[in-house]
Amino acid sequence: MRLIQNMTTIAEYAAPECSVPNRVIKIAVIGGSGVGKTALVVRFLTRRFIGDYERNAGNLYSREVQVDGEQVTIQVQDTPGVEMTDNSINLPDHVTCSIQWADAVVLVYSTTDRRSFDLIEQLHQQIVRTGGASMPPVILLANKADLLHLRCVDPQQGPVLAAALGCSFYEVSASEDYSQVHKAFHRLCCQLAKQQPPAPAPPANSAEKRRSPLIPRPKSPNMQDLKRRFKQALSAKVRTATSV
Ligand SMILES: Nc1nc2c(ncn2[C@@H]2O[C@H](COP(=O)(O)OP(=O)(O)OP(=O)(O)O)[C@@H](O)[C@H]2O)c(=O)[nH]1
Repeated sequence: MRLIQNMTTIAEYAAPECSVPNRVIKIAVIGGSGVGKTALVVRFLTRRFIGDYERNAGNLYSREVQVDGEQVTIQVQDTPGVEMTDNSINLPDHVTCSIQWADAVVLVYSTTDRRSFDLIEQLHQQIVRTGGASMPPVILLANKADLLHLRCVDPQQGPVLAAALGCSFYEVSASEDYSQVHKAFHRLCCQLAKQQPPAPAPPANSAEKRRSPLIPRPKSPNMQDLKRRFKQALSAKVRTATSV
């Protein structure tokens, strides 16, 4: 629990409040239990791999990153592991809500867990059903590539499944290889940033805009103005005096 709290703090610290809102990219990470969802999210956002995590109840992480030269806020929703029972999946409400909320979905299985691989097709169907016409982009990650001796999903099976589902595929290791994890998430962020319109530009001078009343404030007279008015008044007085 302590670890999770610390990491949430890191995430909150990494996304301070800012007067000009960034563009926000929302990603949901979904997959079977123990496939390394939390490890991948934390690795991407903090570069660190921490071996032991609490069973995940669904933490939201947030961080500001540069995507194609633009500062964007990435929100990553880690979700509870999905279980398979009697060939059907038991999808927690949290997972369904996360799919609805997300701009993109990262599907994860572990190369050491055949059941987690078998889940992927059904999870993808669920995304298609939930997304409807606005189906979010999906990428497929095969995690724990470092555990070669425990592998039980063939290296070719991941790319074949990804091609059938129409999504990009990455074989990664949250524990051993930051660069591949970063590449997968970063490419997805770039794809989303291209699809979404940029955040509206702030007014040229927002403080001035806030101050400006409905009726324009009269300009304060400058010295030349005052002299001119003084001369006008003086000559009017002289005219009145000579005419009396
Ligand atoms: N060797 C190795 N272990 C990993 C890797 N990724 C995660 N693990 C380990 O796998 C275990 C489960 O990782 P988590 O990140 O908690 O997995 P999860 O999918 O979030 O788990 P749930 O929240 O229970 O569904 C932990 O002991 C991690 O240290 C990896 O790439 N390689």
